[in-house]
Amino acid sequence: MTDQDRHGASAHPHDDASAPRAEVFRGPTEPPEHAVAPERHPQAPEPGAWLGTHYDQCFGCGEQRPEGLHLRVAAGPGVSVTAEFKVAEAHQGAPGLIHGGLLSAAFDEVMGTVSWLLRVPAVTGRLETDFLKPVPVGRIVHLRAWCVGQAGRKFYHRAEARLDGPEGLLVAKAAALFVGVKLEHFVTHGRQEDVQAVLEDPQRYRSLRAFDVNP
Ligand SMILES: CCCCCCCCCCCCCCCC(=O)SCCNC(=O)CCNC(=O)[C@H](O)C(C)(C)COP(=O)(O)OP(=O)(O)OC[C@H]1O[C@@H](n2cnc3c(N)ncnc32)[C@H](O)[C@@H]1OP(=O)(O)O
Repeated sequence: MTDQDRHGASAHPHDDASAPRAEVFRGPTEPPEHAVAPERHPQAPEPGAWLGTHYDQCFGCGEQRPEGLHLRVAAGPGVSVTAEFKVAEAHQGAPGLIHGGLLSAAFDEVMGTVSWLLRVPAVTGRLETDFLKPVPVGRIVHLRAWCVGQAGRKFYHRAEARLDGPEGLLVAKAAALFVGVKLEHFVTHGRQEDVQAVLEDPQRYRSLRAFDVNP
């Protein structure tokens, strides 16, 4: 099966057959056949434990971002996590409805937090979201994310969003490919004043310690 087959790119009526698809779509979010089952790190927090924020300025989980999502993520069984957030005024796209990009951001954050159970720092390479139902302001969005496979540095994640709780209406689902990186990724690419502020503050340094790595 080619990448083109997997994405169904050739089936799209507006598709440009001469476009360099391989450059646009670098790979699917389906684990390849040689992928292995992800392994929960032996020192991963117990199921039910709150994972805390990895950075107080993070839009997804940071406590210092008034307009952020303030996601509180808990470890789940296996290589999974759960989280909730309340859709706020600042999260609107259409009147009274969440902006789709912010729902994708919530998926990004919660799937990113799966890395804490694997103990591998990883960044999003590809993120796909299916928006199934509109999500009104004021409602609680319950998220669940889990890892379905690993192939070398590549981690294949899935996530779903439900209204009001784990058994609520399924409103969106997501698939993502995360790529494991060294901590130097953040130290090298981040704006230096922010990187230094983290490195110099023991409280904000805790996400680095969680990975047991000296940057
Ligand atoms: C002071 C410090 C504090 C730090 C404290 C730590 C805090 C920890 C914070 C976590 C934060 C979480 C927050 C939420 C998660 C984000 O939002 S992360 C932010 C959004 N993502 C990014 O910014 C990533 C930007 N992209 C990149 O940096 C690079 O493209 C990547 C993803 C690291 C890959 O680059 P690379 O390392 O050079 O690796 P590369 O060889 O290109 O790719 C590796 C493999 O992945 C595949 N791949 C890469 N990209 C793609 C793609 N888009 N589609 C398909 N396949 C792909 C490649 O084909 C390749 O496959 P193989 O050839 O091995 O089969």
